[in-house]
Amino acid sequence: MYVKICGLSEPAHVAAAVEAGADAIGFVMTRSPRRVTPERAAELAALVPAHVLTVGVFRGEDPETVRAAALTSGVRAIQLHGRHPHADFLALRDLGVTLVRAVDSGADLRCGAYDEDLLLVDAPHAGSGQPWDWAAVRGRPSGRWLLAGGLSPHNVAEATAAADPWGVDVSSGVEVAPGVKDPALIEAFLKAVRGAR
Ligand SMILES: O=C(O)c1ccccc1NCC(=O)[C@H](O)[C@H](O)COP(=O)(O)O
Repeated sequence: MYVKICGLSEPAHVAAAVEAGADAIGFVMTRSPRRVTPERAAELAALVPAHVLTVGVFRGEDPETVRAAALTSGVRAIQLHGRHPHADFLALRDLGVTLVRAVDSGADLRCGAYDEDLLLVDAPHAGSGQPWDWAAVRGRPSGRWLLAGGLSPHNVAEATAAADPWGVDVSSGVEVAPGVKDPALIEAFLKAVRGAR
């Protein structure tokens, strides 16, 4: 099971996620309590070994703004929330990074439909920590897709059993306050996922 830990802003928390075995680490570069500047994301990304994917998270920005932030930060993946048009994904293709389309369950759930590499199926309000009806998407997404939205060390096994995703993504569920990660919760989340299958 592929695991992405999102919304990291401190070197110690990046180290904790890498140590715990995360496959991908997200830096939020849009309006959020977890927001980091592209320059800060570059500092954090420099701490991440090559086998862990660094992901820049955006919502609603135009492709040129996303491009500039991705180049400054050096992230190896771009995650677009907010029903970006297909053209936005095509406009970023030449960067050669992994493209992630983040949607709620009402969207087109075919991974690749917008020329993205990964699909992330999230709650209606990204980063809110609100659980939703994960079972409702079981069998609907195709291809490589991550389940997100209200996951935590306590419920991720239940969620993966319900939705049968290729991977999972968490932010609030490994925090002690909005934007403040807890290394022990990050470790507990990875343990809960790896033990879930
Ligand atoms: O995390 C945010 O604040 C955020 C803001 C705007 C767009 C996306 C955001 N997060 C994206 C993520 O990948 C989260 O990990 C995902 O939505 C799950 O969040 P949570 O329910 O808090 O685990």
